[in-house]
Amino acid sequence: MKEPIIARLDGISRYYGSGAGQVNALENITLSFDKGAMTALAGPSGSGKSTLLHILGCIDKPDKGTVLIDGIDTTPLSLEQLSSLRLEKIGFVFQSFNLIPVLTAYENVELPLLFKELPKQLIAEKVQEVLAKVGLLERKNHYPRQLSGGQQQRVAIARALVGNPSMILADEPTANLDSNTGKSILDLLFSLNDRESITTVIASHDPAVLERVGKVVRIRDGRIFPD
Ligand SMILES: Nc1ncnc2c1ncn2[C@@H]1O[C@H](COP(=O)(O)OP(=O)(O)OP(=O)(O)O)[C@@H](O)[C@H]1O
Repeated sequence: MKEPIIARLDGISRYYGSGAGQVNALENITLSFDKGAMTALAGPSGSGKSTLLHILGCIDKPDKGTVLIDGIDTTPLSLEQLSSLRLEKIGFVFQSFNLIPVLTAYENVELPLLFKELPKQLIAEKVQEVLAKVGLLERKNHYPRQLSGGQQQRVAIARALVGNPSMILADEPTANLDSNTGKSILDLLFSLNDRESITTVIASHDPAVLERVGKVVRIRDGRIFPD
């Protein structure tokens, strides 16, 4: 049986600027993401991968087209409603980890849950559970500067996981890591996808990513490029 679709982009275009300087970052993109699938968005620098990921993750809105997340049409939603939807359904992992330097690993992971009205005890259980999943429970009181790049990315993955998202979107998650560390981060994303069926979309031009994922969507100049 085919898996249900968790997200759908329909006729998406995104333009930056206007007039002669307008950049057509995405042009008429139609794509679906199956529940539980692992998909890579591949393409050279400037092809539109991050823009696509931001639109899929409701960080940005398209100029044309519709975005459906878990059956919800995001077109009429205000920025505030989009932000609640994001909190509820999407976890982000960035190339440069984006941890808050003055917060410990535990506090960085806890942060998204503080926007939800949850009992303190439940928050503590969830944070410890995801830190254990990424193998960093014993480093929970360390600050980002006291952690290696790979460990910081694990904290970022724990932060993305803590709200039980429907999808994890990772923008070049291995680009700032050496190849062994990058492989261990990929192993972690793959095992989460495998064990917990977390739908994962990775923007990357790393061949090590592309050869392992189930589906590669190739983008060039803002358009989907056939294989
Ligand atoms: N805020 C912005 N203002 C103007 N142009 C932008 C903006 N953000 C992106 N662009 C342009 O849109 C196009 C797509 O950019 P995007 O960052 O999505 O590409 P990318 O494939 O993720 O690149 P990279 O791999 O280098 O991160 C590029 O031409 C870029 O210069």
